[in-house]
Amino acid sequence: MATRGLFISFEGIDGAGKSSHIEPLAEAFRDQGRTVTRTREPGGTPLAESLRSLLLGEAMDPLTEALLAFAARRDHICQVIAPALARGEVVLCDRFTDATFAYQGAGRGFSTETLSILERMVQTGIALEPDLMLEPHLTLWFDLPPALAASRLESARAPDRFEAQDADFFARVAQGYAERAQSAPQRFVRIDAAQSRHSVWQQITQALVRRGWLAIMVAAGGGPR
Ligand SMILES: Nc1ncnc2c1ncn2[C@@H]1O[C@H](COP(=O)(O)OP(=O)(O)OP(=O)(O)O)[C@@H](O)[C@H]1O
Ligand SMILES: Cc1cn([C@H]2C[C@H](O)[C@@H](COP(=O)(O)O)O2)c(=O)[nH]c1=O
Repeated sequence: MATRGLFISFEGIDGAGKSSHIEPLAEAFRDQGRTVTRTREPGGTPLAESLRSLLLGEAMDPLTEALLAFAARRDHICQVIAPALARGEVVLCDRFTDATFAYQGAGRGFSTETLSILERMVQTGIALEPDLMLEPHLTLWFDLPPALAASRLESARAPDRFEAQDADFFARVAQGYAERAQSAPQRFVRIDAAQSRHSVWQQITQALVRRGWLAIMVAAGGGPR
């Protein structure tokens, strides 16, 4: 089994089931002797967590949203993600740049050309390969109809500024994810998140087993309880 750093992001609309599967996957990697850094965006460092509070709590225009998301990401990459990958760890990240394209791009209607420029600026010039743009090796895209995601979230918690958006917003965000997945089919794996927790877990572990990143026995057991 490979021991190089492995960067896996979890993406999808709010309520798609990402967070429920990150710790079980972290456990599966730990069971195989890997060190795991579990983190999230926006967030993952003290500075980026402060920016998260602003993003999720304060009204602002789409350019400000995009700049704050990328500023938080730069700090997160420099302080947490790149060092962990350089140490050979597995980094499991709840959202990354695809979320900016889906929420600020497709959801808010902000220019994807500008987002692409920011993406390149923020994700290059760091760590082991400074000329290359840092990207996840794999993105698990939890694809779920917005109405089902909303019904799952209804009883879960009070909505933040994004979760409080209307159905049209989430339809655009979902479409944004679909387009992003289509543009990078080698990186994205679509998870049918409308299925049971057991089925979702099977889909995730099978994707990792196929790449040789998890042993087959892990796919048979475990998962969220
Ligand atoms: N496969 C599933 N079937 C039914 N309910 C699920 C499933 N997966 C997760 N849930 C439930 O749906 C709710 C949302 O799940 P979770 O918090 O994991 O989503 P999320 O994608 O991380 O959301 P957010 O992005 O808003 O943080 C939770 O109450 C969780 O228990
Ligand atoms: C990274 C990122 C996130 N968002 C939005 C998406 C979610 O609504 C929240 C994060 O909340 P979660 O419970 O941790 O999923 O932030 C965004 O709009 N742009 C981004 O780049």
